[in-house]
Amino acid sequence: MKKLLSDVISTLPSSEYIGKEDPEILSVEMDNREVKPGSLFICVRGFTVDGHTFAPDAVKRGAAALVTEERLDVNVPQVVVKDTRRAMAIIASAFFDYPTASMNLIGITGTNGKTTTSHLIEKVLADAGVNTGLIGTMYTRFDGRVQDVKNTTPESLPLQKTFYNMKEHGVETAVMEVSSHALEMGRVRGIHYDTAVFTNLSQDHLDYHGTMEEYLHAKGLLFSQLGNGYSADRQPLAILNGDDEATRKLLVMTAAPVLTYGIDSDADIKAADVVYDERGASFTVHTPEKALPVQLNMVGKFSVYNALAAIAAVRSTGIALEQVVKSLEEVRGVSGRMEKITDPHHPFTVLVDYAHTPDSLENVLTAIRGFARGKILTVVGCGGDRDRTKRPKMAGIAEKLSDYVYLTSDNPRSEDPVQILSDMEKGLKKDHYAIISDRRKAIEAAVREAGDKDVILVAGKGHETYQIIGDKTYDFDDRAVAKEAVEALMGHE
Ligand SMILES: CC(=O)N[C@H]1[C@@H](OP(=O)(O)OP(=O)(O)OC[C@H]2O[C@@H](n3ccc(=O)[nH]c3=O)[C@H](O)[C@@H]2O)O[C@H](CO)[C@@H](O)[C@@H]1O[C@H](C)C(=O)N[C@@H](C)C(=O)N[C@H](CCC(=O)O)C(=O)O
Ligand SMILES: Nc1ncnc2c1ncn2[C@@H]1O[C@H](COP(=O)(O)OP(=O)(O)OP(=O)(O)O)[C@@H](O)[C@H]1O
Ligand SMILES: N[C@H](CCC[C@H](N)C(=O)O)C(=O)O
Ligand SMILES: [Mg+2]
Repeated sequence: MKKLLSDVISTLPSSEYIGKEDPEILSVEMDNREVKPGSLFICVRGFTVDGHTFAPDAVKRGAAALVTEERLDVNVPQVVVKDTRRAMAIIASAFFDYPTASMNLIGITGTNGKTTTSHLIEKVLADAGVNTGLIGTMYTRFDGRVQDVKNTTPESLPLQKTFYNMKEHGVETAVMEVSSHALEMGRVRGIHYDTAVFTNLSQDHLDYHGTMEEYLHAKGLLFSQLGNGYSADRQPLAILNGDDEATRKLLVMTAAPVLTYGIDSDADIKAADVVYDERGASFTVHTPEKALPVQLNMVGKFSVYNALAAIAAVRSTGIALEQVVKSLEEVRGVSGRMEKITDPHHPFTVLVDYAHTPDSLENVLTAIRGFARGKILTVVGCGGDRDRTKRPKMAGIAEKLSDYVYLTSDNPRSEDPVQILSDMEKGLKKDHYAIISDRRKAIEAAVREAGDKDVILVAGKGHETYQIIGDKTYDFDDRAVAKEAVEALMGHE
């Protein structure tokens, strides 16, 4: 890839150019350690360090030019802008040839259900023969390639590079999770979404957004920006959850046509006669054209919402509803979401789930309550360096909907695990709980104490294969740990 600096920055709304030459740019980098001769190095003032301090090293490594927020004393051209992180989104899009301008793109936002819904959409599209790309919490996936990700919604630079690579591999439609952090920080600036999906809004990330209003505002950016810069032949579509209160506010934020889905409200795509059982949910899906029976193999009301959102999201592709329903019925679940660790021959059931918000915990436990024939034992913790106010709420919900609770550590990160557990404990009223900070020991205790027909829910870390304690990341997988605990117990009997 080779571009002139003037071309890469041509769409920046305002910038000051310091220098006389117009160097060739061979790569764009935000980390000095990645800089090679010919790189454009963007100095980002981060939450932990200031990228400007790495500018001299970047120049030493051969940077052809810098993007900065202040004039630096260096001997390469500088582009000075107000906000380098936001400028980076525009620069990255230009450097990678505006990949989303010619790609069908579905963005999903909301507190819970983004990963699940994006996987459902990916499955429906792939079954229909559409070359599909996926970007989200677990990985980036296209053309049989799976790449690790650092964020649910990557920073603009890696994100635009991924879109570029997707285009190179013939991806026609990409489906991606769009986090509130990404919307607020401008990671998705300059991206053309064709379809924007809203799952739901409940408490999370108040450490970052401050209030629920600000959190909703961040999510709303996906809808208020939807359709910006479109031509008449590319009609955007907003897909909103008719049962969620926040939808009323999103409706007035978007200029795009709206399609709603719901169970309780009078939505465009509606599930009626829903029956829940241990295996999943059956219902009739009503669309403006036809109605069809659905037998979903994922449990709980929340799974019906995710399926409806997926049905609505693929509607504009013209795939027949029968085919969409067939694909959805084949899905047995998404990794780390209500994943069953035990077999039918085990006396009790262990489920690993990614519920890490009050609402998701309430949803999964309500679903389990619906089919559990014995007691419910919940093992749960809360992440450090994240919204502290959700801690007592999650503990209270676990207590209300379980028979016994093991409060344990999630990813404590830089926080004291004991303090996190004490924050959680404040939400408990009864004494049906134990505090076992060591997550492995907590899972083992639950497995040891489970009786016949009981259900153990291990919540919060789902697909994660690590635990972050302090600044160290250790191998840890709830599913493997639970399996080992069950096998050890069964071996002793
Ligand atoms: C709070 C937050 O969002 N932080 C994000 C931010 O990191 P940061 O600003 O702290 O980065 P920094 O370490 O200060 O570095 C600043 C600059 O210096 C550069 N640098 C740094 C060190 C060095 O030696 N050389 C160097 O050049 C860095 O490359 C960077 O350009 O920018 C990074 C690069 O884009 C992100 O990866 C990082 O996400 C962190 C990992 C994170 O945990 N974010 C969470 C809160 C988040 O965004 N979550 C949402 C999902 C939430 C949900 O929906 O549940 C997500 O989309 O992932
Ligand atoms: N539609 C939904 N409504 C409420 N809870 C849900 C919904 N779908 C899934 N959940 C619950 O939330 C958890 C997380 O689901 P999922 O990973 O799909 O959400 P996400 O929005 O991608 O989360 P993250 O913000 O961490 O990426 C699941 O393990 C399940 O407990
Ligand atoms: N996307 C979420 C994931 C939380 C998962 C939980 N295990 C934790 O570490 O808090 C976040 O970054 O807040
Ligand atoms: Mg996700």
